Amino acid sequence: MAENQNKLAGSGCEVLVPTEDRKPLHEIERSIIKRYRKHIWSKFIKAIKEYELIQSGDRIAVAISGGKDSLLMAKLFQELHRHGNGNFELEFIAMDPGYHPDIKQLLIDNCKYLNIPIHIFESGIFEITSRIAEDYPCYMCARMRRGALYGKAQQLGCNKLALGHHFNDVIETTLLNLLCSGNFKTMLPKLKSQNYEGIELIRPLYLIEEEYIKRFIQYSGIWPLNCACMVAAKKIGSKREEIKELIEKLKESFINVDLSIFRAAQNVNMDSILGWEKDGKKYSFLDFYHE
Ligand SMILES: Nc1ncnc2c1ncn2[C@@H]1O[C@H](COP(=O)(O)OP(=O)(O)OP(=O)(O)O)[C@@H](O)[C@H]1O
Repeated sequence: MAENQNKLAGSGCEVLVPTEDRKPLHEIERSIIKRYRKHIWSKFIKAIKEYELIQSGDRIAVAISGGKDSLLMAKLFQELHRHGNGNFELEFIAMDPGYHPDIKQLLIDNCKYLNIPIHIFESGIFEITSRIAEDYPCYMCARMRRGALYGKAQQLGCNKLALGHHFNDVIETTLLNLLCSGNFKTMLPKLKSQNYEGIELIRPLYLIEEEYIKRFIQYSGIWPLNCACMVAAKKIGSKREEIKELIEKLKESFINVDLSIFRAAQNVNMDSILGWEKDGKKYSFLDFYHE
């Protein structure tokens, strides 16, 4: 199994392997609210409250790629439904972009074991991106994937689409934009879709550090899908991976540097910036200088 997994992962991907035998489901579920209460469960609840991610009557499509983040997200939602105020409904959706059959089977088996009732639907995205976007497959794939997920959520009558982006994704995006695109833009905990009316995207793992997601998965003994990309994984070195390494290096010299990057997006001082963009319109500090 381990050898097979490694063959299927792209060479640029970090491969997460469990360190323990697969635990019974009830132990995995219990660990979320006991063993990982502080670093996972409480952070999940905090993000939901702080950013008002769930309202009574919501019908939430939880997007499952089969990777570590979205598997945890599914279990967190189920636990919340069970232990908290269950005044919302859940649908679990998994888009098959053209996975290798072994990868797809792993996704199905994991969800079955974890009691996550998924709707799998085909999109053919790998084939399309490799044919029409040979030079920029990741950009194209990400856009098409988002569209496919919104479409499915809408079809199932959902008003929210939950994605498994976590704290490290957020700070890496902030730094990636700053260092590579020359702008200051972070990933938000929720946003309204421009193209799919009535659907909001939510990111309930926003405050959870990746390190604890890895620990949870390793403890559970689940083999997540690591890198199921069949198009770009072996061709493109990821800038995001470099940023991840850079943050790790910075941590050696700057205490809480990850938190500082996160907080920078909460503490933007509008009196000390040169220019900004709002609703597609650009502004300069000079526009307001003589007011
Ligand atoms: N094929 C898919 N089907 C359903 N949801 C998906 C799919 N691919 C990605 N997603 C959703 O988008 C989120 C971000 O995707 P990305 O590829 O960046 O994943 P990731 O950071 O590797 O997370 P994960 O560990 O969940 O795969 C995922 O956590 C999941 O919620």
